[in-house]
Amino acid sequence: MKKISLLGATGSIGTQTLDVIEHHSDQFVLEAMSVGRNIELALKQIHAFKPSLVSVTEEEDAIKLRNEVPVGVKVVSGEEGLIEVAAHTGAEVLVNAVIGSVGLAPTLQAIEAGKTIAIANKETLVTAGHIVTEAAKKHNVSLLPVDSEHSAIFQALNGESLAEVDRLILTASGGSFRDRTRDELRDVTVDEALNHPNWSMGAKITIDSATMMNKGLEVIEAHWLFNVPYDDIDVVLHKESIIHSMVEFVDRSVIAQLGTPDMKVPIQYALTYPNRLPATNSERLNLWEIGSLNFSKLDFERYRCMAFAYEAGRMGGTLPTVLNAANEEAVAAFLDGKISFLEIEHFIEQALERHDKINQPTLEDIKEVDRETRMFIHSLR
Ligand SMILES: NC(=O)C1=CN([C@@H]2O[C@H](COP(=O)(O)OP(=O)(O)OC[C@H]3O[C@@H](n4cnc5c(N)ncnc54)[C@H](OP(=O)(O)O)[C@@H]3O)[C@@H](O)[C@H]2O)C=CC1
Ligand SMILES: CC(=O)[C@@H](O)[C@H](O)COP(=O)(O)O
Ligand SMILES: [Mn+2]
Repeated sequence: MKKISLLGATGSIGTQTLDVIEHHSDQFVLEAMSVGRNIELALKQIHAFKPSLVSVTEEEDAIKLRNEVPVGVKVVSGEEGLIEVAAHTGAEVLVNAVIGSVGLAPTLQAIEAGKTIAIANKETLVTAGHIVTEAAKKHNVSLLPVDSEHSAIFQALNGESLAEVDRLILTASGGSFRDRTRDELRDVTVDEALNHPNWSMGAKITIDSATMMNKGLEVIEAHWLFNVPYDDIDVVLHKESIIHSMVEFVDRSVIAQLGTPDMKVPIQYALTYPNRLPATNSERLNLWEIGSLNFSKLDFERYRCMAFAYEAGRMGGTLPTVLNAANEEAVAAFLDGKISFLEIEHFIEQALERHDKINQPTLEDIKEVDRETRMFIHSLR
């Protein structure tokens, strides 16, 4: 039995992780989980999976939950609670499916505790990639990708030598506004932005897909996970999301990983690696039904967040932290109806331009820059 801790159990990745655990209940057991504020769903999950430790964001929710959980379930709260779940002694693998850079501290604690990390929470790698990867190396801990593109690359690299990789090619669906010009983005609504063509995901990442910041964050995530320079990471528009990403080797051979758009596949692979198990109700890929796959070049003028992300990644230091924190706050403001869609990238650009970069930032520097950037974006709203 593989014992699992799960951060973000009530989210899109979290619930699909529980589907995988349930489907393979002879292989996996949930030891600890965290949720944000969805206490109703959390309670159902606690009854179904019987973890011994549960964390919620607010202590007031913890107080309510303590009266309703079965005897023996410990309920904790706040950042300390997230950390307790992540580093839970009973678990060997942490699935980090929380949203945002709030995932950083628990990830570092789990690494120090020697857990294998199945990482969906890309913001953690973007905001502090050098710290997370150094800690993983120091503690001899594996960072297994859950993000579909990175899982594809990880699978394509299986048995290969990194020295023979020429470039990584990430695929991008183009998101909900891929058929619109920039002029047509001026008055788009939140509901339109949340209508992703291929994937059903949480709200924040769906908006990131629409601005293309998701792909920008993924370029930085790939840089840290696979130790590949930014010049050797390309992105191609591929509207079907069937090829999840590719690796081109020095001999010009390209290995791609394909499948129906279903996150249960990469989630399960991260849990079973280096082996595989039968699918958790994932559909077979029928290429004859799809007929054709399309590819086109990405226009950096149309998708300005891509340009910001490459620039921030290449410049390094605290710029990726600013990129991520500004994006998190601007997307939250858009979802709240406080700013327009195009203001998201406008705000991020301003945050990047005003920032005085710190090279080789410490964890304290990152926390401070993250906090300060969020305050700046608040002041613009
Ligand atoms: N969804 C997908 O298909 C994919 C997602 N990812 C990445 O996976 C991560 C999770 O995404 P997704 O599942 O879509 O997100 P969701 O918004 O669906 O879920 C987020 C989870 O985190 C919890 N949460 C939110 N804020 C906090 C907080 N401040 N403290 C503690 N917990 C919190 C939520 O709790 P609650 O709802 O109870 O408030 C929920 O359980 C992201 O980093 C995303 O980029 C990567 C590839 C694909
Ligand atoms: C499922 C997944 O991994 C998402 O990150 C997905 O990639 C979003 O799609 P696009 O960002 O390509 O629109
Ligand atoms: Mn992805």
